[in-house]
Amino acid sequence: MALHHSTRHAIHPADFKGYDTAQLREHFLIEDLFQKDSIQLTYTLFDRLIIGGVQPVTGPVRLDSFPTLRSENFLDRREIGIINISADSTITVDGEEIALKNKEALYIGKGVREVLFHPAANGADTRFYFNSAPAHHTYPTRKVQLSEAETVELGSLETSNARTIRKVLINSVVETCQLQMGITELKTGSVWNTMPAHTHDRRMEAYFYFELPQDQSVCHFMGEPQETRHLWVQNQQAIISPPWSIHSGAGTSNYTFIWGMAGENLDYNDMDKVATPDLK
Ligand SMILES: O=C[C@H](O)[C@@H](O)CC(=O)C(=O)O
Ligand SMILES: [Zn+2]
Repeated sequence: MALHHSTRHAIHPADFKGYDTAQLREHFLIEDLFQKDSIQLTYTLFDRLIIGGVQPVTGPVRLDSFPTLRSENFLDRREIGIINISADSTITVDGEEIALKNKEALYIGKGVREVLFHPAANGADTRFYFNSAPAHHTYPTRKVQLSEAETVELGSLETSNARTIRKVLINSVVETCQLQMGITELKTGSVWNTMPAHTHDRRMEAYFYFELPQDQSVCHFMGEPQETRHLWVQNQQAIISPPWSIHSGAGTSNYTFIWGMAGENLDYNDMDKVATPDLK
């Protein structure tokens, strides 16, 4: 079993201002989330969120602990939200097999000892994306289907931001300690996510871009609203967004992304919106 991990430190916005392209990418872009038969994860010091990808191919991949956690099992002091971004597959949680279709989510609470990710039965490409945050209470493990998500339609084709936001792991649907996760799908011809942009000083956020057609990219904007920078993001890459940063992107086509948050509250609507003409 292979688990590759790295740590990203929390960055002060005054430092961020001086970063060049390479530094921005080193600190905020996660390029390599999927490797055959392994877990690739990034431990960020922003709210200690773990951002990871799993690609089981020849057999099940186990969610093992790793030295940074200093815990026997990965979930001894954590909760995790997992979304299947590929073929229908299964995850075993302490011996119980749970089937997950494409875009279905699984919340697993603190204290579970063994999580196994299985390759799809028909040999199809299997990939899971996950976020994990520290937890101090055990909430039950629960699968959430897309139809159970709190769904809102936002934006319009005229402003190139017509999109469907599915709040999947949200406190009206499932109980969690810190985690919130959802899937936002851009309509054909729409390219802007999260515009008007916002910050939420009480929570950090991670964006994972996928379903981006070949040869297309997303230009992701981050930074304090009056001091923004951009990063070019490719399919199946993620961005770490500090609490002080906007997080908004424009694609060269439409695409889908998974957002995940951890921090001070579970109030999705706790956002400080920035009027678009005020961005700099
Ligand atoms: O804090 C919430 C997150 O940034 C996302 O839910 C926003 C989003 O999906 C969108 O507007 O496209
Ligand atoms: Zn946000």
